[in-house]
Amino acid sequence: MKRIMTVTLNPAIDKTVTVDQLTVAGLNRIKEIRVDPGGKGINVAKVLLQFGSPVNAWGFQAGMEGQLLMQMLEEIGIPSSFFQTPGKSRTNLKVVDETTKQTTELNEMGQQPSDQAIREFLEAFEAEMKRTSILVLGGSLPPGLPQDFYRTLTEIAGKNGVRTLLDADGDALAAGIEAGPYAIKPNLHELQLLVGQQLTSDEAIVTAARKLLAGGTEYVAVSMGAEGALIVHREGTFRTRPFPITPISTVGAGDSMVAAMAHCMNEEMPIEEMVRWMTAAGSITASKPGTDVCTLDEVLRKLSEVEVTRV
Ligand SMILES: Nc1ncnc2c1ncn2[C@@H]1O[C@H](COP(=O)(O)OP(=O)(O)OP(=O)(O)O)[C@@H](O)[C@H]1O
Ligand SMILES: O=P(O)(O)OC[C@@]1(O)O[C@H](CO)[C@@H](O)[C@@H]1O
Repeated sequence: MKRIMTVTLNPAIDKTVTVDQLTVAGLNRIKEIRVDPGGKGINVAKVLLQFGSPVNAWGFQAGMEGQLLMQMLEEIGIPSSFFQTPGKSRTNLKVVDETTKQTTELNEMGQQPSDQAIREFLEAFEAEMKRTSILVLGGSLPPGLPQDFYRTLTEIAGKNGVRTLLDADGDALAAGIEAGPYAIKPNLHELQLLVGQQLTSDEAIVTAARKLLAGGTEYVAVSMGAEGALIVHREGTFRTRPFPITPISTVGAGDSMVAAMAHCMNEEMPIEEMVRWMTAAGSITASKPGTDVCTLDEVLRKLSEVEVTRV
């Protein structure tokens, strides 16, 4: 079976700190600290490894922080190809407020890749398409990369018969969509920014999402946190609602959803089943600390508790 490639152009060390109650402009004492390898594509790869899907994580890495990231990926057992560039990979700070159960994220801009690293990446990326079935593009672009970089990668994938799942926001998402990625997974906020309007009902969300089903785009999966998701496909729309959880850190919930989508597509599962996996995976990850992710057993046990309706 061909592999799923995840691309994290702007990876991060995720440092998650827990405080009793976050006080802005005050002193906050940290109760717990944990460190995880992060960045959307890396989180997707972590979940795919749990699911037993063949995966290869690609991206850029720099400096001591990049080395640490590579070491963490190796320890977890994720096969990876990260192109080295001068500087240092970023550290993203996630502050979990135990009282409100809310997480505040402070993400660095990231390290600009050198021209040489970009050239090497693109050359190897094109060659790797032969061994790839699905490409997952996730997260922000680091400084210095053109805003249409995801469009470029999606086009290369398309020419090689590889289906692209794009999970980005802002200009990178807008430009990437032009190449017709097979699926996109905006959260509601990202979708609203993309279409330039507030979407206050399921009907409005579905109408906006349907307009994006153009070119090669067959799926628009709109995630809505505790409310679940609307997965819009050419042949029908599915509304999912998760089982109740106690959210611990929602960081990586969206990535788990994308991973489940990639896994189910690679296994050619029916859509009805795929939307269940997506929701269960996201919700289980949201109930775990830091950027820890769902396991296969946990997802299988909860599948039947996801509410799925055809819209
Ligand atoms: N509080 C919650 N309770 C239950 N399920 C949740 C909760 N938060 C997230 N989820 C699950 O995870 C999925 C994705 O969550 P969300 O919409 O927050 O994605 P996201 O904004 O892309 O996340 P992130 O960028 O933090 O990874 C949801 O559709 C839902 O299934
Ligand atoms: O700054 P970006 O690239 O948009 O998002 C990066 C990030 O917040 O996304 C992941 C969760 O989805 C984290 O592991 C990581 O820190």
